[in-house]
Amino acid sequence: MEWTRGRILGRGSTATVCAATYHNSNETIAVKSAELHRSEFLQREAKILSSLNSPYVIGYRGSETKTESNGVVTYNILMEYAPYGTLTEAAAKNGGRLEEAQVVKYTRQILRGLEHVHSEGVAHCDVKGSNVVVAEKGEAKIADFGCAKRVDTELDSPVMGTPAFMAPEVARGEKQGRESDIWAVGCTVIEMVTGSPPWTEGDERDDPVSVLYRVGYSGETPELPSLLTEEAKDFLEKCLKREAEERWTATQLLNHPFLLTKPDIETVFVSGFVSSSPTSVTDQTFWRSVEEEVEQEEEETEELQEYSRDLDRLNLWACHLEKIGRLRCVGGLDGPRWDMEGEDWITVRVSCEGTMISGSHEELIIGENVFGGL
Ligand SMILES: Nc1ncnc2c1ncn2[C@@H]1O[C@H](COP(=O)(O)OP(=O)(O)OP(=O)(O)O)[C@@H](O)[C@H]1O
Repeated sequence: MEWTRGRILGRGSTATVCAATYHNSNETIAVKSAELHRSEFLQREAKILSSLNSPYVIGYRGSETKTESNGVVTYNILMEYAPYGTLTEAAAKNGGRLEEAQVVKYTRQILRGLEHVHSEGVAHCDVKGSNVVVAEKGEAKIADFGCAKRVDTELDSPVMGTPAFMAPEVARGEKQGRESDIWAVGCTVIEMVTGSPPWTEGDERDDPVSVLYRVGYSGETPELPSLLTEEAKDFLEKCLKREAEERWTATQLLNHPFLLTKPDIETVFVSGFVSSSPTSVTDQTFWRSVEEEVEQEEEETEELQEYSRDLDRLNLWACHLEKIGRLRCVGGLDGPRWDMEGEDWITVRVSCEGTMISGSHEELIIGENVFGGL
């Protein structure tokens, strides 16, 4: 079906997500795009997303390649449009954290989504507030299956995800499966309740390697927010067991008193949080074209590469790389690229003696036994 691309909704390490409009129906959809030659992960994501069907997983509408007006060939995943942003944004707009009733409702919906994903033999591998979007009726839907894997056939593939949400076995580069998603649900609840993921207080906020080391080897579990009820704390303890096998499943957690005893609330959207759902995305006053975006990206990349030469941070990161061991690459950029967009850790893709790291401060792909040399 013909569609026209509209404004950018979000930009991640591997792709850009735009709103778009179907010509025939005028329906708004979301389109996740990457240049075709860099779309390996997006194509994997399309394959996995197309096999899922749950009210709590973002809806798949197809995928296709397209030649843009500037001649660039893109690979695109067409998805259901979620007009109310991510849970991380929802917390930020609500003064940094969500009310307990909202946390309960969203947690229930995330777990229903995961129950389905897990029953299909898939692990999401990057559950966090910024990968859960709020859809038309205010319901939470799991999105961004860019790190997802089939647990039966891909158990030994490199671990991926976001350090602050990684389970101990993932941080150690050992394995990543359904149980690791459950740990990440616990971290996401902490994020919704406090406004920040665990392990990100103090200096560690800027140091994903320290976070990985602490998660993987310290024997600690994340600090539970003191304001939580005993029921909520007990729920988190069931998610945050250091031994993967001891963690509860999504189905068991859905029957935990923390979620069972409270009715679903109507979503109350905080003023300014509800972005109006556009009827047409072709209003160019608000919607920037892809060409403009690509140009801007190229400019930013050049500027940032220039800037990075002046920074000693590359050396610092190289030290971390030595510490952390072998890190794998996706994306294949030719040199270092610093992305200063995020407010927290720095996105880095850097070549280091034949091994590369990609993704971001937030998202890493890690080879086996990352701390093996320590
Ligand atoms: N279906 C959707 N409807 C509305 N907005 C969306 C949708 N999917 C994604 N987004 C927005 O786009 C952002 C980036 O999407 P996504 O996380 O899938 O991309 P990514 O490249 O994998 O990002 P990252 O590297 O951060 O994981 C999201 O954080 C969200 O703000």
